[in-house]
Amino acid sequence: MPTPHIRAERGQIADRVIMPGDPRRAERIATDYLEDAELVTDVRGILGFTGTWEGRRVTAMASGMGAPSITIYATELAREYGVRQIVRVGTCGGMSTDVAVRDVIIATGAHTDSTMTASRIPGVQFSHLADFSLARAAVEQAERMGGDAAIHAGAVFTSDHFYLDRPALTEALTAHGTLAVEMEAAALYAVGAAEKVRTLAVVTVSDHLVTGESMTADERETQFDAAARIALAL
Ligand SMILES: O=P(O)(O)O[C@H]1O[C@H](CO)[C@@H](O)[C@H]1O
Ligand SMILES: O=c1cc[nH]c(=O)[nH]1
Repeated sequence: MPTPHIRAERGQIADRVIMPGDPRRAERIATDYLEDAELVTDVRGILGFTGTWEGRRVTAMASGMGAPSITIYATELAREYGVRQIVRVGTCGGMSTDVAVRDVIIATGAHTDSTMTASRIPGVQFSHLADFSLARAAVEQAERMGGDAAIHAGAVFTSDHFYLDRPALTEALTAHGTLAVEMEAAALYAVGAAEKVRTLAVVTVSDHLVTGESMTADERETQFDAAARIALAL
């Protein structure tokens, strides 16, 4: 097995990867969108499938939840499998009242309370940025697609916490333009910078910290069509 966490042989993973947090969403992307999808890894239940989308080879593989988990998978994909592009397709909690449940956010940057980047470059407040050409292409693709989902481009907050109520932090971050909270984008962007991989997160708002609006667990698994179609087109 080439890595401790990925069972695929070299060559079984495409050079571009669509990466949801949830393994069942990876499976759904493979089933609903990819042609000739083949399961290439299932270590620890983190499923990865390789197939084609509109004639181009692509792998849909889960990241698990949180900065450490996506850092492991993204690093191994870059170093051991030659992956050059990773697009996270995730869910997030709306923070700004400019966004609503079911909206899609193209995360051009990610603030974080995770210490993972701080320990890469001690003493520096690193800027976690999406690859510019990918972000631009994602916005253009969203404009071409049209459709019902409102699309936003801007900063998200990558948190180590799912269950920690911090209304003052939410208020301060939204006052500084932050749209939503999720748990992986900043770590993915740090791997992108370190490993010279193009990275982007396209996240669907599944619940809202301020309005209290929320999707059901089933909707969280299924309501990501716009984000998936944007990511697959890149
Ligand atoms: O739906 P995914 O992609 O897992 O993303 C969000 O959902 C998880 C928390 O429920 C975290 O991973 C967060 O980033
Ligand atoms: O990380 C996440 C994802 C969805 N909703 C949240 O509040 N946080």
